Amino acid sequence: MTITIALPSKGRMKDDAAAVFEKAGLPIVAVGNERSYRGKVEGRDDIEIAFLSASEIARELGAGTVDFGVTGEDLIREGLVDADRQVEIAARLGFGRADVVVAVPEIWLDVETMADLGDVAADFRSRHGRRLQIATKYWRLTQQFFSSQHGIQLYRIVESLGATEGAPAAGQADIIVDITSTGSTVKANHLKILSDGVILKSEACLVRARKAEHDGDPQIKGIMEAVQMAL
Ligand SMILES: Nc1ncnc2c1ncn2[C@@H]1O[C@H](COP(=O)(O)OP(=O)(O)OP(=O)(O)O)[C@@H](O)[C@H]1O
Ligand SMILES: O=P(O)(O)OC[C@H]1O[C@H](OP(=O)(O)OP(=O)(O)O)[C@H](O)[C@@H]1O
Repeated sequence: MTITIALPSKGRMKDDAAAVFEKAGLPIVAVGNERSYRGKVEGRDDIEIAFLSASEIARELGAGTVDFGVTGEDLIREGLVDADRQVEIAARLGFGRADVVVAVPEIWLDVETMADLGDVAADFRSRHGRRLQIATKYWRLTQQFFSSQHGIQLYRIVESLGATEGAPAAGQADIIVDITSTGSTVKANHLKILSDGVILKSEACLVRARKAEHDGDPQIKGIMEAVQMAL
């Protein structure tokens, strides 16, 4: 069986992902020139590398068109319905660390927790004539966290594909759900993270698509073990 592994073609995870495979004794080489989107593992004709963007990797794992992928857990959980049924997190790779968080304006002095935010959301319509607006690109994670985990139903998601932390100051939303690593963007935009507002602690993972043909396959097992041992 030919095994396809999807690796980031660009962005912040690209070099670290390649380094993990190198350390695992599976050195990646591009097929053709440097800009090529296909690669292989030196000395392993049974493995193909597909270079894709981090969010495409999550989607292809869900579709089962690749066997393994390296991408962020946030993109897996946001991109796939019932992610654990579709994929297995085979290894946490220790880079690309970032938290998906709920942040509100610093001047909301009496809002420190999700319970406080629930009170604000409940009163928002009578006070402001509209629902609380949340800017995010993480629709699924936001809905799960607000509605299922915290019982907050009165809000509206405003899609934001970039500069999300600027949305409250720009009047596009009241609060945000976004990724943070050093916290400096949240701070620079006069926002604060709620004390229980960490939705997910994400990092880059080796992820396996759950496929029946993987069961008992020594190549699949070998790749997972090689990466796990390299960490
Ligand atoms: N400071 C950060 N800001 C944004 N994402 C981060 C940060 N630190 C780590 N990540 C992680 O990096 C991943 C996204 O990587 P990157 O932004 O390089 O992708 P991308 O190439 O822009 O992909 P796509 O085009 O598919 O969005 C996510 O899993 C995210 O959690
Ligand atoms: O907590 P911090 O260290 O400040 O990092 C968080 C910020 O970094 C990312 O944006 P980036 O500028 O990297 O652009 P991107 O959204 O295109 O990835 C992310 O969307 C946040 O805005």
